[in-house]
Amino acid sequence: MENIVLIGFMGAGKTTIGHLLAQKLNTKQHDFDEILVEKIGMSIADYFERFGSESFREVETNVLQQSIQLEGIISTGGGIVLKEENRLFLQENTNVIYLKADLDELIHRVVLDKRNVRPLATSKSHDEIREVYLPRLPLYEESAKYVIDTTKKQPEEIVQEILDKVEVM
Ligand SMILES: Nc1ncnc2c1ncn2[C@@H]1O[C@H](COP(=O)(O)OP(=O)(O)OP(=O)(O)O)[C@@H](O)[C@H]1O
Ligand SMILES: O=C(O)C1=C[C@@H](O)[C@@H](O)[C@H](O)C1
Ligand SMILES: [Mg+2]
Repeated sequence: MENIVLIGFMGAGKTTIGHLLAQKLNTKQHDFDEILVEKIGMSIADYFERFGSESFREVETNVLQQSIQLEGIISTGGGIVLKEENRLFLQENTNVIYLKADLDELIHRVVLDKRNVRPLATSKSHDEIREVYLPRLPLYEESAKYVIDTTKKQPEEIVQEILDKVEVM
């Protein structure tokens, strides 16, 4: 099976959909944020605070480059498309899926999600989050092979759309 790589903004469902998709396809999910937390030995929020976002992006690029050895479903972090070298890497990967959603819904999902502290979204105003979101839109688009609008869709429906789009066998 070819890998499926999920990209998109915070709250797009990369972790949630990746988990369901891996179950459905009887394969493994690799979540970059989880791999990163293990690698840096602290929470992402703590790392941002102590070492800054630039340093975080370097570790993230490292994880992306090593992911070539992984098999299954890859759930990236929301900022993976910020670096050009990452976008080029993603474009070479055939099954990159951009999970898209309206900003209001993304914010709503992130606000409700108390399990994750996202330094670029938690405790920020809507305007501040919009400033992070808008410049990223073209970057997600250019990095993906397929785009799926997840607004007002249930996770199971999104998984089915992905399976319809991607040749997994
Ligand atoms: N289609 C959906 N409809 C409603 N809620 C959803 C949907 N997809 C995900 N959620 C919820 O939104 C929250 C964020 O989802 P998730 O952690 O999967 O996003 P993510 O894309 O992995 O974000 P991040 O970039 O921060 O890792 C979770 O509480 C999840 O249950
Ligand atoms: O969108 C982002 O820049 C981020 C998203 C999360 O997945 C984490 O990777 C981190 O909180 C940064
Ligand atoms: Mg995630």
